[in-house]
Amino acid sequence: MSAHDSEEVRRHMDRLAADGVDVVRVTYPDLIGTDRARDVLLEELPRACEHGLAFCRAVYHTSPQGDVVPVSGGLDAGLPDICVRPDLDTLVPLPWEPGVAACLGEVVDPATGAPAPESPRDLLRSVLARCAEHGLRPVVGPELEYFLCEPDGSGGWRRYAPDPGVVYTAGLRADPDNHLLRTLRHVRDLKVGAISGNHEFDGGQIEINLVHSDAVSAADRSFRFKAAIKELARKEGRLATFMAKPFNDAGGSGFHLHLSCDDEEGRNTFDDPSGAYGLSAAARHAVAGVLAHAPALAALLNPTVNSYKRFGPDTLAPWLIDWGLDNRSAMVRIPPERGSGARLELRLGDASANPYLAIAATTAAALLGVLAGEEPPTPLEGYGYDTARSAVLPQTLSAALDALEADTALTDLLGKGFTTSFLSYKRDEVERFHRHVTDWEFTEYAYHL
Ligand SMILES: NC(=O)CC[C@H](N)C(=O)O
Repeated sequence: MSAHDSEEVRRHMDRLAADGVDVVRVTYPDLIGTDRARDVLLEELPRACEHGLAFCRAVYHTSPQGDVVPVSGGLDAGLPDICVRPDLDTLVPLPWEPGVAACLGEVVDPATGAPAPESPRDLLRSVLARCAEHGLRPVVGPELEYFLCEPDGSGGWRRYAPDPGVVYTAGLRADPDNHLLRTLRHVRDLKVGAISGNHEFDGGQIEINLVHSDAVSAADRSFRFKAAIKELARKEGRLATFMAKPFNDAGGSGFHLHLSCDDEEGRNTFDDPSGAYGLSAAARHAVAGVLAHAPALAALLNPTVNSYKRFGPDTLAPWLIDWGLDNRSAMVRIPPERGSGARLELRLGDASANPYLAIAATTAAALLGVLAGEEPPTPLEGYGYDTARSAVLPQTLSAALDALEADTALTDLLGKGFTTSFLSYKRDEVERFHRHVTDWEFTEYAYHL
């Protein structure tokens, strides 16, 4: 079962022991991108590598009730096991937890050892294999925003340092406790490719940029980054959230993805000084693919009922399905760099997306665009929220899930097993949301009706 032979495991163990590590945290992303994990004593690592770690095959939502949500082959099959195999090539000491090293886990079917259909890492690999068949090697640069919250003194959470006018600042004005400096140094030591960090548009909102790389590494690093940020905030008695739109009086948090494709020699295939807009045909076709599949992409890049509250005119989050040259109001922005930096920036995703699914879906849509060979419409100029010009993105998760189900070209690339599980989990979420009576309803109706 182990991808590592016993000698390799022994070598890793010797190195870990020499570094004072006695526990290995094996973490895997579930379908919705939550980090599920088990702490394994170092002496038990050979057994974990040989047999894998058993988890029950289900997706849990993270409400206070912590209910199990049915996914096909999960609850309906009596909650059988999935098996999680440590990937020792991803081992890294946890900078803030002496004696603990962390690695990622591969989710496999215990009977066959084959990737489980809801393993987001394998789903991404399978899309990348299809890209490789066409000579494309996606390069991805992730940007994640989050809100930091602190206890409000009455059991809830309020935004940390909610002062206005802090966008693009660093330092004590917006961060009286130096959270960002501390966090940046820790995530650097976690080796997730952090570059820089700053305060974002809203008080308490922070962005940390990660370096670009091949798509699996970009997804691994985004996933580990999110888990680290949440853990580090907990260490400070705070809550970091990657929820799309946590506050009514603030904007949302994006997960912008920069995408280009290298050829087999490592040259950026999106650059062409003689092409329209200085972009190659492949780049323009990729833009057309992302636009064509945008309603279905929303289901994976904006995967919660809350995600759709981030969209809107005048928000810096997109609202319409369009593209523009260095235009931040467009869903697809082409940054001004060309040459090796030629790329598209998809601004659709919000920070709640599972990075593996978001990157898999985006590269799949770009590949479909390259295969279809269509040109995008003329790019947007100026104000990007004019509904007379472009179609509006889905306005609810339910509409996006329907668009995903209808987009068979995309779901063929993502796989049937995954699509069925994802739709069933997410439709259950929509259903739970519709049944839930909110504070807004009480305020709106209870006094007058
Ligand atoms: N700096 C920015 O571009 C803001 C992005 C915005 N917060 C979003 O949700 O996408």
